[in-house]
This record gives sequence, structure tokens and C-alpha cells, in this order.
Amino acid sequence: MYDAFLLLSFGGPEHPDDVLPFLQNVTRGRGVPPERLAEVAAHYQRFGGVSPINQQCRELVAAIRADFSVHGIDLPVYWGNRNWRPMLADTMAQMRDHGVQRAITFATSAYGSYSSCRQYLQDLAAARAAVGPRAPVVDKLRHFHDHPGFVEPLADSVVTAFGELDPAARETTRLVFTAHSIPASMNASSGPESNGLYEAQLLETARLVAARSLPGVGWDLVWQSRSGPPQVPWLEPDINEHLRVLAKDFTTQVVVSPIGFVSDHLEVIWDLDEEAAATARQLGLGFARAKTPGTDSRFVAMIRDLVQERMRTSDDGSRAGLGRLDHWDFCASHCCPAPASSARR
Ligand SMILES: CC1=C(CCC(=O)O)c2cc3nc(cc4[nH]c(cc5[nH]c(cc1n2)c(C)c5CCC(=O)O)c(CCC(=O)O)c4C)C(CCC(=O)O)=C3C
Ligand SMILES: [Fe+2]
Repeated sequence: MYDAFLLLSFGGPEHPDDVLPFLQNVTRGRGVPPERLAEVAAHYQRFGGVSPINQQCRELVAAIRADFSVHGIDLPVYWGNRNWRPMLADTMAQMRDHGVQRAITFATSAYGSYSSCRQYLQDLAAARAAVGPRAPVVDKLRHFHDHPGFVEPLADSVVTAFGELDPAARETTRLVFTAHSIPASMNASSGPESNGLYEAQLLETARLVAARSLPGVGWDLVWQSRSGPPQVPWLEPDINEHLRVLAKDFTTQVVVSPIGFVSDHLEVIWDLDEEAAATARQLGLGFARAKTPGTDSRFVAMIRDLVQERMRTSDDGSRAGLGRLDHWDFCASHCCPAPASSARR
């Protein structure tokens, strides 16, 4: 049924000169103010112009290849990005040259919404159009917000992070989950019923991870990495604002778990490990950041499970998942529409 596997990711710069063109690719037609772009460029330059995300994808590709080979899955593994080299269209041209006809793709985002799902589908369509008539057909794997292979490594990392804090202060510990903020209207229009699928799936993940890591400890889902013009409402509160509120109450320490991401890329190591950690320090709050799945073997096995689930010849409708929300293989075309301001892209 499928003759190749494609890892589809966001991409990031790997040289100081890459930073601006990368940011231009990300924000083209999106109305992100120049001040915000300059600020984000400075974050990348603080890390020598190198985002860790591409190296993390290389490691994931290697782990998937090893896992597929051990489990007898005979699919070549390709990798392409939305915003930086290796660009998706170049990878797709290579797949065409290798005779690939129908590939299955895993996008490095667990959730629905325009930015986290639909945009990847649009990128696939645009890349196919660019590659021309013999471009492979590429199907996208489903959302995996409540898959045990995602939830379990996240929960273990929360326990590990709590181990860096004062174990005696469990009563005054808060578990703070974060995800990338998106425009409130984008959240509202996400999902087949346009009723906030992005936040609903994130709340499921948060609930499942909390119950498996620090049961009884209070938790919240808050947002990070807000972009866009200030007059447009985005999901709130921001993590830094939330830490200020927690510190006024009886919280003495926080475990922060970025469930919105699958690897510890720049938005994690800058916005949390630098910025949110500094806010916590100022407030006198203990702070520990839990890891994302990265190349955890359970996460890699989940990717295989999703491929096998899609490839099985008789579908009994069952889908591995710990939560209560529905799962589906193919998103309806009306699902998670592009925001009006970016329709031109
Ligand atoms: C939902 C979501 C995810 C999670 C799902 C997924 O992973 O796909 C995500 C991931 C990421 N976002 C990333 C980087 C950036 N996102 C930006 C801007 C934006 N993100 C948005 C949403 C999301 N983003 C939105 C609505 C915008 C506004 C512009 C627009 O409407 O599209 C900008 C522009 C500058 C700014 O921040 O303003 C940058 C540089 C990186 C790479 C990190 C690295 O390099 O290591 C990753 C993985
Ligand atoms: Fe982003």
C-alpha cells in the first residue's frame, strides 16, 4: 500500500546566515510585525544561528530506520521540512526520482489546528504541485495526542523533572503544561466541528500526563511563544504571566512540561529554559523543565504503530489512545481552515 515513509517537520536554521531567510519562510504573508521578527532572530543568534530541530530530526530518522528494520518494515525513510533545508519539495523530487508512488508521512505535531495540521497538508499539496505529474501521493498519519507512546514518555519526564525539585514540597508544587499559543480564532475554528480541537486535545494530553506522573498535584495548561500583531487575540495566559499569578498564591515550585512539542527545539530551550526559568527565579519559584519525547523508544515505536495501524488490511476501527476524543485517519477538507490573513500564501 505504501512504498516510502516521510518525516515531515518544521525546519530550523543551522548557520547565522540562515536565520533571516528561515524566518521569512515561516512568516511570509502572516502579518508578523518586524519587531517580533527581530526579537526572534536575536534568540536564534544567541544559539549561534543554529536551531537544534534539524539535528533532532536526523536523530529521529536514524531511530525510525533502526526500529523499522528490527520490526521488518521495509520502507525507505525520507525527511523534509516546511521552512528550511531539507525542503519538502526537494525531498519529494528525490522520492519521485527513486520511483516512490505513495508515501505515508508523520508530521512532528500531535494536534489539530491550521498551524499544527492543515498547514502541513497544504505544504504537501504545494510540494506535489512543484514536483509535477510524477510526484508521489503522500498521506498524513493521524493526530497522536493521547497515544501511550506519546503520553508515557511525557509522564516519565515530569517525574524526572520533579526529582530536581524539593520532594518535601509536593503540596505546593504546580504542574504547568505549555503549548505554542495560536490566534484565538484559529483555535476556535480547529477540528471538524470548529469547536476548539487544538485546546481540547491539549487538555486531554495534560490530564493523561498529570494522572500518570504526579497524581493529586494541581496542573494548568498555559501558552508560550506568542507571535502575531498585539491587537489580535491569541490563547492566554502566557507562561510567564501565569508564573506570576502562581507565585502570589501558595505555589513554591513548578514543573513545566511542553506537551505542545515533540522535541526540545528552540522554542523550548529559549522560551522556557531561558525566559520562563528567569521569571521563576525572579519570583523565587523552584523551576524544572520536563523533556519532550525526542527519540524515546516508546515514541519511535508509536510512529511504527501508527504506520502499521494505517497499513492493516482489515480496519476494526480501533485506535491506540488513552483519552476520550475521537480519532480519524483523514481530515475533512473543511477542517482547520487557514486564517483569513494568510489565505494568500
Ligand atoms: C501550533 C504551532 C506549533 C506546534 C506545531 C508544530 O510543531 O508544527 C509551532 C511550532 C514551531 N514554531 C517554530 C518557530 C516559529 N514559529 C513562528 C510563528 C508561529 N508559530 C505558530 C504556531 C505554531 N508553531 C504561529 C501561529 C505562528 C505565527 C505565524 C503564523 O501564523 O504561521 C515563528 C516566527 C517568529 C515568531 O515567533 O513570531 C518561528 C521562528 C518552530 C521551530 C523551532 C526551532 O527552530 O527550533 C516550531 C517547531
Ligand atoms: Fe511556531
